[in-house]
Amino acid sequence: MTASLQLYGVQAPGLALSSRRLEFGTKGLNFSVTLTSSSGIFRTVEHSCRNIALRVSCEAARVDLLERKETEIRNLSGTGKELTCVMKFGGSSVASAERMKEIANLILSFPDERPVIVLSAMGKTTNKLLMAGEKAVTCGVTNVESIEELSFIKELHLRTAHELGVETTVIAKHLEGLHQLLKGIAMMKELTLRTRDYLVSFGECMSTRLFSAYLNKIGHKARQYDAFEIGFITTDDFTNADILEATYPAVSKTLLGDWSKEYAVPVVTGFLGKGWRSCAVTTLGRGGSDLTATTIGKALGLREIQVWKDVDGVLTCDPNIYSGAQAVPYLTFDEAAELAYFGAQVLHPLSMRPARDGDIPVRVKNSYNPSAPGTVITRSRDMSKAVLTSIVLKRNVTMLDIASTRMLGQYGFLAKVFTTFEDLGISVDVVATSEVSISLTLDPAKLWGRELIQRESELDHVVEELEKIAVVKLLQRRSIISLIGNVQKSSLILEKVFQVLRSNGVNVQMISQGASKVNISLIVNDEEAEQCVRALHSAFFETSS
Ligand SMILES: Nc1ncnc2c1ncn2[C@@H]1O[C@H](COP(=O)(O)OP(=O)(O)O)[C@@H](O)[C@H]1O
Ligand SMILES: N[C@@H](CC(=O)OP(=O)(O)O)C(=O)O
Repeated sequence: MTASLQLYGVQAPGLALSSRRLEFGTKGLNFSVTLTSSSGIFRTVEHSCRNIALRVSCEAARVDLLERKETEIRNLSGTGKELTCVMKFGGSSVASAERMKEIANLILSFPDERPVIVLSAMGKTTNKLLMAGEKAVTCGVTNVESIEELSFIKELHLRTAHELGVETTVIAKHLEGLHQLLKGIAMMKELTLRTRDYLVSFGECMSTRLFSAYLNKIGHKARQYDAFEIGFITTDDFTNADILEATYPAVSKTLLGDWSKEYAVPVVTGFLGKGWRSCAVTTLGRGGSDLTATTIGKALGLREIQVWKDVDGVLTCDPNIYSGAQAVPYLTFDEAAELAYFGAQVLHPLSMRPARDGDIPVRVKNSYNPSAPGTVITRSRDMSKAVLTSIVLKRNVTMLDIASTRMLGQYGFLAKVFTTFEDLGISVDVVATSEVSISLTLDPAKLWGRELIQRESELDHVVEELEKIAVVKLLQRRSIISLIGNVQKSSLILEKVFQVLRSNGVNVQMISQGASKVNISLIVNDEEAEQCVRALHSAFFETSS
């Protein structure tokens, strides 16, 4: 029997990987891999599993991280040609050829910047791809041609190529691949999460190819990268994967390595990664290109991360709820993270993590209005005058009231409640407790990721489990209103909040001030929530007192 061992190519400079022993045993493939550096054997990794490639690369990458900081970055700095920032453009910023041309001009209008460009899929392409996939499940192989969304995507990308004046060959293979994939889905009559991620990856793969080709056409040398080919290594949680540590050295090595050979603007697909076990394409959750951008910023130790949107920055509330929302000039990473986690669509919930770790400022700007100052997000800011910064709404939340059936003074109740959630893999958002009762909300993103039927039976199961130790009330269609601001001034904030809510006849069902010191959360009924946000906005941002 012959076996081959494929080692994933993100080894550290000066480190070599070699396979020592390779045999099939009762547990699968047994082998040992040795990492050697110029100073001798660094580590021997013994394994007995089916897919080791990425695990080994992680070991190597960790070493790489330490070495890279002193070597590669030092080699490039001082040349006056180092990459300076990340510029991420979302779907609305690259929705058409015209928009892409404007973005190219915008990039060129910053001659002192040498950016890494991160792009999302054009316009609403991701949604259209998902819809096409859903239709393919039931339409039959012979009808795939007539899926409206497939025609739309083909037409949009071909027209964009024509209007940009670039060869359609840059996306022809992807359009054909997309067509074949939809036929495959139609044949199998199923769309797994893994296939869903592969399906949506066509959006970013095509937008970056078109844009990079256009930059080259206008004489600005660019090079396209698929994130899953340059070391964006993630968990295998399809549709909601998380970036693994090994990503940083791997991405840095590829991008800085190529840049040092040729100064071509890197144009990287946002949103995508590669599962460390499956080696399949993964996605980072909707809006995940923001996370791609901050990951690159940290990996390369860049000066600034810019995320270009279709609004003037992070606003005082969702402009779809209240059009009078204003741009917030400064935020801390903690405020921005809380705001994103509690539902402000403007930033991906996890995107602040790499920026905070690398202490790299994030600037949120409007690609439709580049002269607007935008929002600058940094580690700290002057909070002396800050009261409320932004109001965020998360709708359709499930709330549980759990009251212990035991007497006061019983210990271990809270532990039992949280063990139940841990066992069921459900994450909790907002919590308020007394000694014998607890109210909490469940993270809708985690539940929304699952099919409706699975979600409902999961909730039934949660209640069933908790009823073994408590009386449980399941309350649905609730909203979390998060008040992001200076919680040192919580009495002032709450005084005003309750005045406003009382005069609007709204009863708050739960309140929580987390340890983060930047967020107070209120739970109200879904149908009252938008009215509350508008009234609070008016009280905090539109009156002088
Ligand atoms: N607090 C907020 N500040 C700014 N935008 C918000 C806020 N809450 C919701 N949004 C919405 O987020 C949108 C921008 O996010 P998104 O569509 O993901 O941008 P992009 O696709 O450009 O990355 C805005 O158009 C706005 O409608
Ligand atoms: N295209 C993906 C990823 C993304 O980040 O998009 P946007 O930057 O347009 O939010 C999505 O729609 O989720």
